[in-house]
Parts: sequence; structure tokens; C-alpha cells
Amino acid sequence: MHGQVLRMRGVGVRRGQSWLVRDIDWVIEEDDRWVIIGPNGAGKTTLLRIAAAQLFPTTGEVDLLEERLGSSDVFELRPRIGFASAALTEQIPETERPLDLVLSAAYAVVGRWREEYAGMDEDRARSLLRDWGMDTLAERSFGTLSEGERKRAQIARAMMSDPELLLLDEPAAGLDLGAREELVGRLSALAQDIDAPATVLVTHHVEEIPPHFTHAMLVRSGGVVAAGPIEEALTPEHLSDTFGMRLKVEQVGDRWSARAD
Ligand SMILES: Nc1ncnc2c1ncn2[C@@H]1O[C@H](COP(=O)(O)OP(=O)(O)OP(=O)(O)O)[C@@H](O)[C@H]1O
Repeated sequence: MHGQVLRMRGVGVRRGQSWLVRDIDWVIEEDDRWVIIGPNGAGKTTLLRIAAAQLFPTTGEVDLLEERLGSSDVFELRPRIGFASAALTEQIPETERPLDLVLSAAYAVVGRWREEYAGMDEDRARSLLRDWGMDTLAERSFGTLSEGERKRAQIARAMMSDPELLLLDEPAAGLDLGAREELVGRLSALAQDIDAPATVLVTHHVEEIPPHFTHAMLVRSGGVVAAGPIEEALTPEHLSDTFGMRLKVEQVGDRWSARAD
């Protein structure tokens, strides 16, 4: 597919009297790698769930993979989108093997080609597990994996359907420094792969932004503070507005860091 993967226009989500997100305009092109940054409760997960065709906005229009959300079949759309989040991880049984976790993502994809190529699924699942450093752990039970291994198994699963859009909700949350750095390295390699899908990664920490991510959206209280090419969006002013405190932002090499000013 060429061109735009996602376009939101005037998107808002209301629950009761409050707006979880509002006035969101956002375009993702196929080669983009976005990071969404913002404090707790800013609306990051809400935006990701709309992009995953799991949540319909109260207002506005969403064009997702050349389909209009609300007038197309979400069950055909969803397999075209890879989604990994802590909420999904919690649903995985402790006894599940990573191989089956990844393999079962293929069952969501329906159609004749799927039946014809079913024999290739296990090869693809094993190859994805290898890409994410899980080849020796494919047969272990999920409950025995470290936090970092669980995250990597989830991302391998999200990639199984060869998605056109990859959504990662806080993939580095709860990881120790070594596991975080390993994940950031792998995500950076993915970001550089020209065949990789358009990607959106949600995080609270600029230190977790993998090199070669191209765009950033900063959100606060359901609204966009800044969005665009990462070096234009991720300024001290914008980050300070986003977190409601004076922050210094530094770029050292291809990594970012921030602290109170
Ligand atoms: N069904 C709901 N009804 C009312 N409020 C909700 C509902 N779902 C989420 N919210 C609220 O909407 C706001 C945005 O939630 P969201 O999960 O999108 O934020 P977030 O930026 O991902 O936060 P975090 O960083 O803590 O994960 C939060 O204040 C949350 O409490």
C-alpha cells in the first residue's frame, strides 16, 4: 500500500461529561515511525485504540488503511494492524507457549490464501521469534518469561499478520535498563527496515525513543501540544507544556534525554 496509512480529522472521544481526546488531526504516512509522548491519562492509549479500529470516536473522521472507520468491516481491518499492549499481555495464559502465542495471531486472518499457506505459518512464527531474540524460548511457558521476553514475544505476535500498521503501547514499561536497551536496539533496527510497517510507539519517557523514529506527537489532557517531525516537535518548550513543568531536552547522538530545568 502506498501513501497514507491513517488520517484523523477532528477526532474526539467523549465519556460522560469529559473528553478523553479532542480535536485530533493526525496523518501517518507509510514510512513514518511515530512516538506518542504524554503524562498519565493524557489520552495516548485512547488514540492507539482508535488507530487499532477498536474504538470509534464520538466526533470526527478516521480513514484507516484506505477504509473509513464506521463504514467498513472492522474484522477485516484489524488483522491488517499489529497491536501490542500491557492490557493484551495480561490476557495471555501463563501456560501459553510463545510459539503458539505468535502462531495464533495468524488465525485472525481469514481468506483462501490463508488456508493455502497455512503450512508456512509455523516457519514464519519461528522466524519472527528469532528476529525478536526468542528462538530458544519458543517452547517455554509464558509465565516463566522475564518482562522483557514477554514484551518481545508480544511484538513478534503483532508482526505475525504482516501488518500495515504496528501499534506498540508502552513496550519498554517495567523493563530493567538492560532489557530496555535491548528492546530500543531492536525497535531501532525495525524502524530502519524499509519493509517494516508504519509504526506508532507510546511512551512516557524520551529515553525510550528508538533511533530512527521520525515523528513525535506530544499530548496533554486529551489534546495535541505538538506533532510533526521529531526534531521540530520534541523541543524543551513543547515537552515542558506537555508535562506541566520546566524541562530540559537533550539529544546525544541518536538518543534523547530530558530532566527538570
Ligand atoms: N471508559 C472511560 N470512561 C471515562 N473515562 C475514561 C474511560 N477510559 C479512559 N478514561 C480516562 O480517559 C483518560 C485518557 O485515558 P488513556 O488511557 O487514553 O490515557 P493514557 O495517556 O494512555 O494514560 P497512561 O499513560 O496512564 O496509560 C484518563 O483520564 C482515563 O481515566
